[in-house]
Parts: sequence; structure tokens; C-alpha cells
Amino acid sequence: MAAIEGAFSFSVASVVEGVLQQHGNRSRELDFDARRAEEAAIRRYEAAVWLRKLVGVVGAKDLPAEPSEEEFRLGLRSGIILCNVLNKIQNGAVQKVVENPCEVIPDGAALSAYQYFENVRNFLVAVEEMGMPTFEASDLEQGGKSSRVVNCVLALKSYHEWKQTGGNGVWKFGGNVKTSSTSGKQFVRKNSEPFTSSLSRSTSANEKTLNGVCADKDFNRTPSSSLSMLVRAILSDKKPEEVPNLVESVLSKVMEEFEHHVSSKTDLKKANTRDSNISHGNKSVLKPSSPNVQIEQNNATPNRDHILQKNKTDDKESECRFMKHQMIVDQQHKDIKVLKQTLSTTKSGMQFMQMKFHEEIHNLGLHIHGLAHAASGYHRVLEENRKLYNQVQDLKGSIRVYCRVRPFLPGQFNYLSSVDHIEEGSITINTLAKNGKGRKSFNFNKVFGPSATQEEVFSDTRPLVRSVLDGYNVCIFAYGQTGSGKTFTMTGPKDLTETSQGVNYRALSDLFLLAEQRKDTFFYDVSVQMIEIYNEQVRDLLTTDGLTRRYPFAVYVPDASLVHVSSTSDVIDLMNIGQRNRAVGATALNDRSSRSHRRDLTSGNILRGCMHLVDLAGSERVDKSEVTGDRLKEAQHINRSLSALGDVISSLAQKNSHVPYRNSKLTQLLQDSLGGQAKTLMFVHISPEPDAIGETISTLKFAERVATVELGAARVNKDSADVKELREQIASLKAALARKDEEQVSIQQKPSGSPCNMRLSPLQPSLNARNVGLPSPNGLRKPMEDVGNIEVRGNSGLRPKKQSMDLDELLGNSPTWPPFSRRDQNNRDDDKEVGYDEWVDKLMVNKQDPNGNISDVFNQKCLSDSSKYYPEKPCGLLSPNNQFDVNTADDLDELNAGTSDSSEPDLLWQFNNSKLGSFSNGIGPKVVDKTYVKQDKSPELRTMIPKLGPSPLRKAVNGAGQVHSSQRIARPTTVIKRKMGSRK
Ligand SMILES: Nc1ncnc2c1ncn2[C@@H]1O[C@H](COP(=O)(O)OP(=O)(O)OP(=O)(O)O)[C@@H](O)[C@H]1O
Repeated sequence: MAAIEGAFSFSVASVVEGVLQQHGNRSRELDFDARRAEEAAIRRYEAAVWLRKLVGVVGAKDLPAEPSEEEFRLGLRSGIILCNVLNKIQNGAVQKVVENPCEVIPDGAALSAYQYFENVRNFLVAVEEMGMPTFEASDLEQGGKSSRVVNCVLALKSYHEWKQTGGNGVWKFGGNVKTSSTSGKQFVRKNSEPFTSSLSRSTSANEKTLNGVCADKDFNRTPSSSLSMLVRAILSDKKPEEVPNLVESVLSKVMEEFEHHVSSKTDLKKANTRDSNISHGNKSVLKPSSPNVQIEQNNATPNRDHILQKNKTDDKESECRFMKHQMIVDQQHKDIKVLKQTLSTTKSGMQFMQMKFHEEIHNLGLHIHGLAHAASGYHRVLEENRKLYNQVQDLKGSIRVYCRVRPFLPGQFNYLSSVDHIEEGSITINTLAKNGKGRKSFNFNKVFGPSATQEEVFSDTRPLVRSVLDGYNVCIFAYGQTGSGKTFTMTGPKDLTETSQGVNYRALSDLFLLAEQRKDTFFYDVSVQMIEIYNEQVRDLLTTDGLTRRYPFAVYVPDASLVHVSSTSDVIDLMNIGQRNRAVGATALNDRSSRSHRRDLTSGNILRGCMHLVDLAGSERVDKSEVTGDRLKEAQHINRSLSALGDVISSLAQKNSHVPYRNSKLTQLLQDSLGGQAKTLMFVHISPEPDAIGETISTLKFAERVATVELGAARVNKDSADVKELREQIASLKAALARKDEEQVSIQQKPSGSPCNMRLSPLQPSLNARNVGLPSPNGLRKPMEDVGNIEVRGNSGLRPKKQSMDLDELLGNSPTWPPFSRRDQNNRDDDKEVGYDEWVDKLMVNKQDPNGNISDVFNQKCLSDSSKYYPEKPCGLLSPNNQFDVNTADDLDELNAGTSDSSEPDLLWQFNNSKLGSFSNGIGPKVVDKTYVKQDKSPELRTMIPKLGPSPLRKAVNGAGQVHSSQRIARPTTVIKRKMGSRK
């Protein structure tokens, strides 16, 4: 701004002059030099007066009071006055003052170098040191500029006056005090030029001094006062009426110039910036656009430099700022470009991704489709594999094991299940469920989780159940600790509904359903019995309410009734009765046996199947149960029978030749199912509670062992037409033999008149009890088909070792067998006179008319010596001495019960009552059938068994107390029943 102000003040003067010139106001007459001279004279006078005053008139004799310029220079040329004055102001400022040797130094005469140099130089050095305006020594020469000398003297004067007034602050030339310092060194030196600088630079030095002064606003007073003098001079000769116009003109011109100057400055600045952008260091940046500015530049070069310098600095700063801004803007532009680029890249990337995504989705869809297809194929293959695996298992006769996990019971919250996870055929248990460590996996044919429904469980059991109707023996038993859900699986919950029915109900219902579907092809007979083993005794659950006494068609298990059923509702009735009869808390085993035989209506073949449905007692160990008394005894029995079961399983698994079936009633009853080439399924149950983990693990281990047992391929109990024919041939032979024997007996007995004696024909020995039904010595069961029309039945499953026989055996060539039990052995011992007393064979030869009635009876024979088994009871069967002995109904029951098949009902149901009557017409000894007696008391329930009456055997023995062998020839098929054999 100082530069602008400086430039402005000069401009104003120029402008005023210009205005005056424009107004043609004697401008040419104006003598600026005179004005300047006048002004200089005034100043010179002022200086001279002050010098004279300080050094005295004597001392300043060469300096007049109003000297001309020349006089002034000459007066001071020696430097003595100046030095003395200075010493007066600042004592000792000039150390040495050389007094003038010559009184007068003529103008133009050269001063001695010494004088010249010494005084003036000392003065100038001192003045410079004091920070005062200086001058050149040449200014004191002729033609020199005295104005600078005047200026210096006036500065000294000002300083002197400042000192005299107290020297407060900092002296500043012009009279302004800036600081309080009084030190000479504190003079503010506005412009200094070393004395040693070139004398030729006097002009520029003057200009510098002037500029330096101009830079000081106080100095403006000089041009201002000059300006005002100028204005006064101009206005002095003007008429009053001209003054306003003139002033107005001057002012408007000044304003115009000012505005022009400002805009020029701005343009200049811009140009500077531009130029400096183009070329740094270009010195000719200022291009004045107006003559005024040009003047300004010409007249004030130092100021202009300063301004330029300042401008340069400002420009540099603004340039720097601009550059920065420019850089930022450029950077932002670049960033925006990059962003745009990125955006478009991202966009195209996104589009590409979208396209890829769609493509991927499409491919994924195809892949999933393929996978789904493969998965369905895989599942088909799995299913196929499962079937094949089951077939292999069936061929091997492996016991199937299904595992079922009970859900937590209502109220069992916050329990952590001991079951880690379940897969199709495996279950993993947390062995230390409490701290979550350790796992153990077990593999089974199938694993049902807690959420499995009764229907789901049964659906995997259905094929097995159905095979009963195809002539297989099936055993399904439930194993597991108390409360693990055995009864739930086999029977269902207490509040039974159709959906909650267990395997028992569903199995029998399914049998009826299938029977109904096949009724055009097959005729089915189904009978059931329910028993319970309690403390090693067998209980008949259907007897206590008298129901079974009315339907004691046959006995499968000793003392238990086999009840014919023909519909699901019959089954449900019986089940309910059985459940009611079952003593709560006294159950060791609850066995529901269902037997069926099927007759092929076209071929006449007969298939027999038997199904055991067993709900075992809880498997926990006695020592843990801490029970006493009856409960302890019960628990011990349970324990014993379950460990007997374990022993049987174990020896079957090891393929031992001897399997200890007889160690418990349980294993005796299950013998047919566990070793008799039956299809056996075990449901192993576990509880999910962590505190049952011990029992769970041992249960699963046992079950895994069971799964390894191979029973041999299950076989169909089939009587083919060929076998039937053979049977008939044998039967006719036997009948012929019997006739002959009969004739012989009647001849022999005529004298004694006994009605019961009967002799066997020569062929008969081959059919005697000892031979009939003897198994082969190697102990292997042979299929029924191989042996002709013969069925061999075991004794309650208690002792069956051999279950079939071949024709050779039948014909009497079999070696001795079986390895009798102690009781058998005793009986044998008792039977010395009889010999074949442990065999009871019932030979029944018959023909059946299309209605199922007996049309022709060839013969009947009973080879028996059951009195040796049960000496206390009479036996009505044929004794080894070819006579029919009296047998009791119980004996017969036991004989029949010795089978695991249902040929007895066949025999009985198809018996023609009318003919039976004739056969039993007091000929043979009477057999007392207690069951039958009771049955007669409730005849109304017989209607449950369509077309079939009570056992003809029992009926026959009912009235007479003894039964003749002929009474048993009451069925269309020929059946030889053996007391000790087991059935196939
Ligand atoms: N799968 C299941 N779903 C729902 N409840 C079940 C299931 N299994 C068992 N239960 C319930 O658990 C309880 C015990 O079951 P259940 O009586 O069948 O056990 P258990 O093994 O037969 O016992 P026990 O050895 O004493 O006869 C019953 O209340 C039964 O209803």
C-alpha cells in the first residue's frame, strides 16, 4: 500500500499539472524549477540559520544566514562547520576536526586531499553511524546538489531538537518519535548509502533518498506541501467563480486516474502472475498501461523495485496459492477422472459380474438339477443297497437290530441328551455326557430317533411281519433298560389310539389286511396266545377270565392257550384281556405269539408261519436296583434269563455247536427264533438321559453283539404238493398196515375182548416213535420239503434240538437222538419195557372234501408212551407194544406244545365233528382235557372261530376220559407229531 500511496501522491501532482495544462492556465509560465528553487532556498535558509546558531556567527563566517546554493556548498565544503555542529549535537561524534589551514578556500580550488577527506569523511561516517540521511562529498563541489546536504543538515537539526526535548522514544527523521530509546544507534536509518559507494551514483542515491523519504508518509508532506503550494499558486490568480470548476475538474481527474491506476495495478498483478507462470525471473514484468504509471516507474525506481519486490512476493504467494489451488483442482480433476474411470470400470465389472452371476446361477441350477437327479439315483441305489444288504443279512440269517431312542419324558427339562447324533444306521453316544467328552458310535440296521413315530417304526418292520404269511417264522423282541420304551414300541402308550398303536397291533392288523387281499388265492388261519414268564414260570394271560377256556384249540406254550383270531378287533380284544391279566410289576417277559398257516387254494400247499412278539423285562442289573424280597427274587430271575439270553447270543455268535437255550424259560421259548432259521428282529431301546449312560452303553454293546449273530437263512415252512402226495402214500401204506395190524390185533384179542389193542403192520416199525421225527445226527435242521408230509413239533420249545427229519430217519434208520434232558433220561429209564417212550407220534391220514370235511379216513395211529413221561397220567396213545395207551389232555397239550408251528389247529380245525364222534366212540382210552372241559362251559365264544370247532382231540377225550388213536385221524393232511422234536 505504501508503494501505491507513493505512486499515488506523484500521480496526483502529475494529474494536477495535467489538469492545469488542460485548462491552459499559464502552465507554460509556471516555473516549477523556480518553485522548487524557492522551496529549496527556504530549506537552505533554515539549515543555514540552524548551523550558524550552533557554531556561532564566527564559526560560521563563511556561511551567510540566507546563502545561495553556491554559498551554502562553499560554506560547508571544508566540513569544519558540519563536524563542529555534529560534535555539538552528539559529543565526540567526530573525533578529530582538522581546522582549516587556509582561511578561505576559493570556490573551485581543490581542497587538500587530507582536508577534504578528513573532515567531510569523518562527518559523513558519523552521520551514517547515527542513521542520519547522508550525502555525497561531491555534493559540496561545484555543481553538486546542495539539497541533499540541506536535507542532512535539517535531519541533524531535527535530531538535535528531539534530543533537546528529552529524547523520548525513537527519533525518526521528520520529528516523529517511535520509541523511547535515546541511544544514537537507535536512530532509524531510512536510507543509507555507504560513503565508499561510487560518487557517480549521486543521482540514483538522491533518487533513493527521495524514494526512501517518499516511502515515509511524513515525507509526503514535502510533495503534499508542494502540491498545495502548486494548487495555491494555480488558484491565486484565478477568479473566484473559476475555482469550483477547476477543483472539480482536478478532483474528477484525480479520481479517474486513481481508478485507472487501481485497475492497471490489478491488471499488472494478473499479468505478473501470468508472466511469472510463463517465465520466472522475467524482470520486465511491469508494463505500465498509462503514462502516469510510466512516470511513476521512471521517477521512483527504488519504490517500484520495492513494489515489484512486494508484488513479486505477493505474486509468489498468490502464485503459490494459485498453484496450490490449481494443483488441488488438477488433483481433484484427476481424482474425478479416476473416479469416473473407476465408476465405469465398476459398472462394467458389475455388469460382467451380473452376467457371470446369471450364468453361474444357471449352471448351478443345472448342477443342482444334476445333483438332485444323482441324489435320487443315489437314494435309489442306497435303497437298493439296503435291500441287497438285508437280503444278504437274510441269507446269512443275521439278527436284525433296530435301535430306538426314547424322547425325554414330559417334565424332563434342561436335560442334555446322551445321544450325540443319529444317522440312518448309526448312533453316536456322548460317553461322558456330563462334561461333553468322548463319543462312541454303534452301527445297526436302522436307528430311530426320539421323534420317530410308531408308523415309521412299523413301516420298517412290516416286510418282516408279512413274511409270516409266507411261511417264515419271525421273532420281534424289544430289549432295553426299564423305562426305555420297550412297551411303547411293542404295544404303545397307556392311552392307546390308532396312531399310537405299537408293533403288536399293527403286525396282526397287517396280517389280516394281507390275508384279506390274498383271500382269493390263499386261505389263512391265524391264532394267538399271550403268555408271560414270571420267575421262570409261564403264565397264560388269556386264561384268567375264562375266555381262552372257550377257545383252547391248541396249546403252543404249555399251559397257555392258542386262540384263533380272524380280525383285528379279535386281536385287540385279546390284547386288552392279556394286558389286564398281566400283573403289574411282575412281568419278566410278555410274549405274544401269533401263528398262522396258509393253504394255497390252487396247489393245496400249506405254509406255516409263527411270529413271536416279545417285550423283554428291563435289562438293568440287579445289584444296582437295591431291591429286596420278592422284588429281588424277581430281579434275579430277570437277570438270570437275560444273561441266559446273552449266553445264547454269545454262543450263536461264536457258532458254538452247543447253544445253552435251556438255561432259562426265556431262551427255551425263543429257541426257534434265535436258532431256528427264523427271521429275528431286535428293537434295542435306549433312554436319552445322561445318568443312564452306563446302561445305554452296555445295552448298545449287547445289541451290537446280537447284530453279529447269524442264524442261517430263514426257511419257509412249506408242505408242497409232492410232499403232500408222499405223505398220502405213506399214510395209505400206514393205513393198510394199520388195517392189517387191526385185524391181527382183533384176532389176537378176541379172547380178551380188549377194544384198544392195535398192531402195527410189518412196515410199522419204520414209523414207530423212536424213528419218526428223529433228526440227523449232525444236528442240522432239514427242510420240511425234504422229509415228506411230516411235521415235527418240539416240546414247548423246551428241548428241541432237531427240527426235521428225512425219510430215511422216518423209515427207522436214524441213530439215537436226542441228547435227552435229565427228565427225558429219567423217563427213558422208566420206560424200559416200552423203549420208544419219549416219542409220541400221531399219524393222521385223511382226506378232505371240498368243504374241508373229512371224506376218508384211512387210518389213525398214536404211537405214544406218554405215561412214561407223565406216569401219573393215563395216555391214550399207541404204546410201543403196538397198543394205544390212554393219554391225558395235558400230555397231549404238551406234545402239541412241543412244536413251534400250528399244525395242531390245522388238525383240529379241519376235523369233522361228526366223524370224530364215530372215531371216539368209546374205542380208545379217554383223555381228560381240563381245558376243554372249561371251554365247554362257555360255548358262546366259540363263534369267534368260524367253521372251526374245538380241538377234536380234546373233544374226543372230553366225554370218555381216554382217547383212541383213531380219534386223531381228523384232518385232511397227514401230520406226524413228535413229542420231542421241534418243528420246522
Ligand atoms: N417313543 C416314545 N415316545 C413317547 N413316549 C415314550 C416313547 N417311548 C417310551 N415312552 C414313554 O416312556 C415311558 C416308559 O416307556 P415304557 O413303559 O414303554 O418303557 P419300558 O422299557 O417298557 O419299561 P419297562 O421295562 O419298565 O417295561 C412311558 O411313559 C412311555 O409312554
